[in-house]
Amino acid sequence: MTTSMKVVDAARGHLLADGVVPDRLARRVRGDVLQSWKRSLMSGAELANPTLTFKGEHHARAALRLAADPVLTRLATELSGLDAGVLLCDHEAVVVRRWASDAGILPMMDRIHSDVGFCISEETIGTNGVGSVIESGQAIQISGPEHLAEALQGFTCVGVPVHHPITRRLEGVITMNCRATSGNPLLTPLMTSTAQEVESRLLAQATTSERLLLDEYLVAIGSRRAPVAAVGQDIFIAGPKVTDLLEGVDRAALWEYVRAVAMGASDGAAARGAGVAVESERFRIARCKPVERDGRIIGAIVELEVDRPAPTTSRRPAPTATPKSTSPLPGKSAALLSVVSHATRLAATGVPVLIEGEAGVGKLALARAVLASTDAAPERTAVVDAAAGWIEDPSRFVSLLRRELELEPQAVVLRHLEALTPEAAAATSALLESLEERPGAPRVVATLTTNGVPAAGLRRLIDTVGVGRVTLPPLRDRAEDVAPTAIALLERHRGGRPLHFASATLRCLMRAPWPGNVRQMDALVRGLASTVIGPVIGPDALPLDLQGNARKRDLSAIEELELGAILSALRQHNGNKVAAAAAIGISRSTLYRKLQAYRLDPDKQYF
Ligand SMILES: Nc1ncnc2c1ncn2[C@@H]1O[C@H](COP(=O)(O)OP(=O)(O)OP(=O)(O)O)[C@@H](O)[C@H]1O
Repeated sequence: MTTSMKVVDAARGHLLADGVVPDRLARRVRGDVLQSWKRSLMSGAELANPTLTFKGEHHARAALRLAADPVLTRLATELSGLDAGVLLCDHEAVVVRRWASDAGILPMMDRIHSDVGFCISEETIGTNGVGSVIESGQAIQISGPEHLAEALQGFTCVGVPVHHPITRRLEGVITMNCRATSGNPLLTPLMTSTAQEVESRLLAQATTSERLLLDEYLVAIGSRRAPVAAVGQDIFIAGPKVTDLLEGVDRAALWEYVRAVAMGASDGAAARGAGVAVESERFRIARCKPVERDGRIIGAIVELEVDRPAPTTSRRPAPTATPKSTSPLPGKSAALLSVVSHATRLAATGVPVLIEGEAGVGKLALARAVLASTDAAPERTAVVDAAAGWIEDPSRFVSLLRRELELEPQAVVLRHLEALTPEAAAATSALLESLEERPGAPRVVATLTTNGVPAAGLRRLIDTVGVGRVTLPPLRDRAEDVAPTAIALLERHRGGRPLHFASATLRCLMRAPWPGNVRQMDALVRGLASTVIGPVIGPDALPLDLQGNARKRDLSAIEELELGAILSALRQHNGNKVAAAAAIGISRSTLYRKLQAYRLDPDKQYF
């Protein structure tokens, strides 16, 4: 590491440990990096154990892909052999396409899930060559310890923004990733000219209407002193101040308004009469000059009258120190965060809480997390399970519960209410109701598995324990939570050895339906942790039904069985093909032939 990078590393260490960088060090860290560090910490980026969030695979505007693909394919070819990868990301930091084939860089990028569909925002993983470009609006080169997250230290990332040449809207970010030691100031101009080439292609792709509107806009800003914008059906052209002024105004509503005025409603009041209102106390639309093509209105030049000075702040609101909402369970989907916060709020009020959901979805895990947010100590929390195999007589559940209550727990979790008979449910309900009068009564959280229809006899009990009710949605409805949950489970089962999922594996997991929810995933991950040799779990290690697109053709039921047997024998014999073939009674050459017939590479590990 060079001396200057050692200084940056020391500054980073101070920041992470004490929250501040001493002046003597701060002076030697680039201003854009320091600002990004500050933003990252304020946004609550996960730096210790960051996980990129999978957002899906089709995020970029088609025009950007069309313009960028040939340029970046050529760049990637030119970089081939230099251990560098190129990413095209959309305006929200989601990777749209990746060009990385060199054996040196590819596993490094896979390791941090720098791959298609993953979001590399500053908020997720701190200072980096994608998110920091979006936040600052400028090209940036981040090298080694300038990244806050440990996981990114091995990289130099050079990111440049791509703006639409007509609207000046941020279309996306192009980033080159290489080894930290390969950083070089000359890379930034190289990437800037790459972005310019993409922007030129975007301009060439622009429609005649867009160009016409741009021409009118350029004339308007040259001849008028008032703030102006060009507004069309799918296009909005304005400078940064006007863009700030109109922030929050729905663009579709603005177009409707402009169209109503341009088509004859003589002023804003008439347009409002037509049911469209976009003006605010900050501005009103003073003039609206239609722009026509072949007799058809394609847009308008809008002149604004500003009542109050437009804010002079930067494009984005200043970050606040408010921590983002987090969940004690892995995952950040809106559905999960909302259930967790609702259940936590209910528990804080002291009312009994009923958690419903499919089998294995994590109701008990949520119950424990919710209780952990109260003053109930885990060692003074009783869990009584109506479906426990040893409670052969459901009425025994009530006596067990009574016995637990005599020990004066701080909280009690009643699991699997659906397993109670109507009699046992009625007795449980009476017991819980008698508690309500008692001072120091324990908090009550219950779980109800809703795969089947609950017995009618449960109604009263559900009303008793369900003063507060939440439903934990199945994993298939929370695709965003799949990767974080799988990673958390792997952390639990990997027994301290280095082991992680390849991005392609996480994508397969995301596509799976998970009928058995987290429990099914838990069993799968435990199995993978004990069978996969080497540090990476590739998609081929997954059961066939989860491999998704990794397998090229659909197999018949018999083929599925046969291939399943071969893979399981390979797993049992640590990949030894002779032993695996012997175990299933075929020759080694037959095993090779069969693997090839299933389009699997016999020389790769499939276990
Ligand atoms: N958020 C989570 N993180 C890690 N593991 C989890 C999580 N949620 C559930 N699990 C694991 O998944 C399995 C099922 O979880 P849990 O028992 O909480 O589900 P449940 O909804 O109560 O299931 P059921 O209704 O079938 O009893 C357990 O092995 C648990 O350890």
